[in-house]
Amino acid sequence: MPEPKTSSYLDSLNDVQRQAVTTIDGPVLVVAGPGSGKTRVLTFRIAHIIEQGTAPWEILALTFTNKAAREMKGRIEEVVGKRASYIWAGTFHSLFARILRVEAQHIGYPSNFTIYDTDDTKSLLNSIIREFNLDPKVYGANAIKNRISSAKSSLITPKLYEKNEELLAQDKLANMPLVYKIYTAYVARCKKAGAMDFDDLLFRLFELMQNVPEVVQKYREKFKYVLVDEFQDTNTLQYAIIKKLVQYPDSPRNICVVGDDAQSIYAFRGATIQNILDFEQDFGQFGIQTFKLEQNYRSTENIVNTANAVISYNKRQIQKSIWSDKGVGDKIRVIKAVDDNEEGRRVADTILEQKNRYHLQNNDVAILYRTNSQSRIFEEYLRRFNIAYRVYGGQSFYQRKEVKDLIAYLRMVVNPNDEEAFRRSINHPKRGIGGTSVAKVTTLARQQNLTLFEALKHVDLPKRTRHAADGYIHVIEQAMAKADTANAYELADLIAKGSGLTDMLRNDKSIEGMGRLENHEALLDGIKSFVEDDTVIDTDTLPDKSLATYLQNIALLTDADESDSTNTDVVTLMSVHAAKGLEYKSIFVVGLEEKLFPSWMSMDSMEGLDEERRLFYVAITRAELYLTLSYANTRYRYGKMVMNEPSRFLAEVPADAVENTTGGGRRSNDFEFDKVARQREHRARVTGVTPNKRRGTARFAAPKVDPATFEPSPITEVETGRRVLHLKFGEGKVLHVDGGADNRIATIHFSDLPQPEKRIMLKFAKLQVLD
Ligand SMILES: Nc1ncnc2c1ncn2[C@@H]1O[C@H](COP(=O)(O)OP(=O)(O)OP(=O)(O)O)[C@@H](O)[C@H]1O
Ligand SMILES: [Mg+2]
Repeated sequence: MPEPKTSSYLDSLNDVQRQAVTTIDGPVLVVAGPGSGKTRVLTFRIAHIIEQGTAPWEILALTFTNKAAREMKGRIEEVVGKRASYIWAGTFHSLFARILRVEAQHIGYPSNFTIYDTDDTKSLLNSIIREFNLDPKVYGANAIKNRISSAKSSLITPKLYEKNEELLAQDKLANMPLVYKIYTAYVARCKKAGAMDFDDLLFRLFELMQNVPEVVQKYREKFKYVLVDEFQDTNTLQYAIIKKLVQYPDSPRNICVVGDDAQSIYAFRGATIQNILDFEQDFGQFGIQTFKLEQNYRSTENIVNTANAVISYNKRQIQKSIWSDKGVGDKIRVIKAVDDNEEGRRVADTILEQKNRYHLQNNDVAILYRTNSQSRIFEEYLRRFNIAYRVYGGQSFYQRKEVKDLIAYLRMVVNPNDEEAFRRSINHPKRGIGGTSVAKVTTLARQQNLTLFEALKHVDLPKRTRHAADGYIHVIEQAMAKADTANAYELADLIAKGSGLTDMLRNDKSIEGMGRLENHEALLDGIKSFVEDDTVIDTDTLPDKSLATYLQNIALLTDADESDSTNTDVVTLMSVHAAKGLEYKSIFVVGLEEKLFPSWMSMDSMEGLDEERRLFYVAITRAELYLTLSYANTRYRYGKMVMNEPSRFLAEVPADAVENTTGGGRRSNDFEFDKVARQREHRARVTGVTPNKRRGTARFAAPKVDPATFEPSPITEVETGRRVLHLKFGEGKVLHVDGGADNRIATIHFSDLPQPEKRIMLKFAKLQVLD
């Protein structure tokens, strides 16, 4: 007789995991280190809940990316079958947007509200700053966006902001005393435009639950089980909504959160480690059950021990022990490069070597960096070495200009009040409705309290401009008239042609123009496949192929959702932030230099450094078998050559876990603690004063040349035996010179380099002759 399904999935768990999976009633907390199976527990727990008779749509599972939710559903499907697709699983933002679509009218929003992305928000803020006649150099849109965002995350409305002495004082100090006015105008304008920004999706939902009891009641009854992955990164507002949903503190329902305080990496967005402690406290009175998972199933001992050692430098953490029985494994490799070019080349080289030696596929490998701009150099060498790769984040598809241009029109069709979409589309393609006309429209709109689209219909314009305006209005309204019956693709196709966008791109025969046309068509293809996709979303909403639903889906894609690289064999390049929760056989953590990782922005506070260290911890714990760390002595940043000291985190990697390479010029004890630096850091912890400059570990001495004072003069000749100073390689001695008059090449011995002899073309050389 075949084994019942139920036992087979429970058999693939260890004892504690199984308990966490089967304890489905009441509040449950799982705090455990990376790779210990937290996500696995959550997944099987949902399967178990369904097996025990709960309907899938009564389960709310909040994950870090939509992709993670899809993978989870896939796994659950193996146990419970197709029903799994009815689970409410996704990111906070996407699930809350779904609820808001249904309930928007309670808070004065249309159900077809637009979601403003970061660009829209900044563009709107800039128009408000201009309208208030404020100096955009003082009132930077970015800074204001961040202030508004953190106000919303702390439930501070414009009214409260205006009365909040502390915030007002901060704004004064930053020379921006009128932030509250901008905030007030911003909120009013978003509402008028029927638009919500990312923070609103949380803020408005909270507001809704606070003010409309029958709505909160409805969802309390609907969601019998609530589960949250990566709980350490939820912010106060998200936690507040969760509490409302589970009817805290009256009769808290079945809530299960899993997380790892040591992996909290979004403090800058308002997530705090405190969450986990709060949860334990808040639900303590309701018989919370806490499970600790200690076995790491992902990584070798070397990697686990390294991770443990690194994180031990952070003081504030929940004590956990974590071990692996996957064997000691390979040692950690460190690549020390002269410059970023060499770093790129050697990483690509090592990937080839690993692929051969360990029979790895491309998709077993990921390169992780601190900032997206670091990807370029690795892309270059991966291309040269013919290794297929994909970059997550950065300039993503939906952020490309031509893609946003078409989307702006589609947004107008769904919500003609959307002012940012209006601004983007009104004169693109160029139809002679320039800045002056738009200013007229804006003025009329403000005077008569109209939306821009309405104002365009009534504003007084010269005849030719009027004609163009009517053409624009016609394209939008023609599509609007069909919006109830036509699907997303039919409308997009109509708009692409009617607006003149397709023709404009077709007429551009330049290479870039062809690329733009390709993207434009790729977007249309994407919409077509959305329309043809026959998977069911949930029982509440029928398969919905409307333009509104399409736009909502793409508005909330996260970096990791976009490129679905699961079925293609590519090396993944992404930021450490985006790598959360993922695992790869081989991981490269690159750019391990002071001011880069840890980032210069976080180096002036202990909290900042601790967060960077947690980020490093997340990075190294993605590795299953092989971990490679790399850094460069010099690199170009913001157009300038800078010299870097090796990251302090390298010194925290235990020496015995590191490969002892020869020829690379380093020994395993290179990473021994720099005692002086460490003492300084210890002192800083005790005194609260952070050293703003830390000398690197002596053995990693970077070249001695300071680019700020280095003044190479072009030279055409140099004699054998001379001592010279090179910007990147430091001091050297000329061995001999050869080549024709125009192409003199010096062979120079640089004693600091692992391979000391370099051939240098004099006319391009960054050299100073010393004596
Ligand atoms: N009992 C087990 N038996 C076999 N494999 C397991 C077991 N538990 C977990 N794993 C595997 O170990 C790996 C790590 O698990 P998982 O991703 O759930 O860890 P996690 O705690 O969520 O990690 P992170 O903190 O990085 O998100 C996965 O490949 C998972 O399938
Ligand atoms: Mg996980």
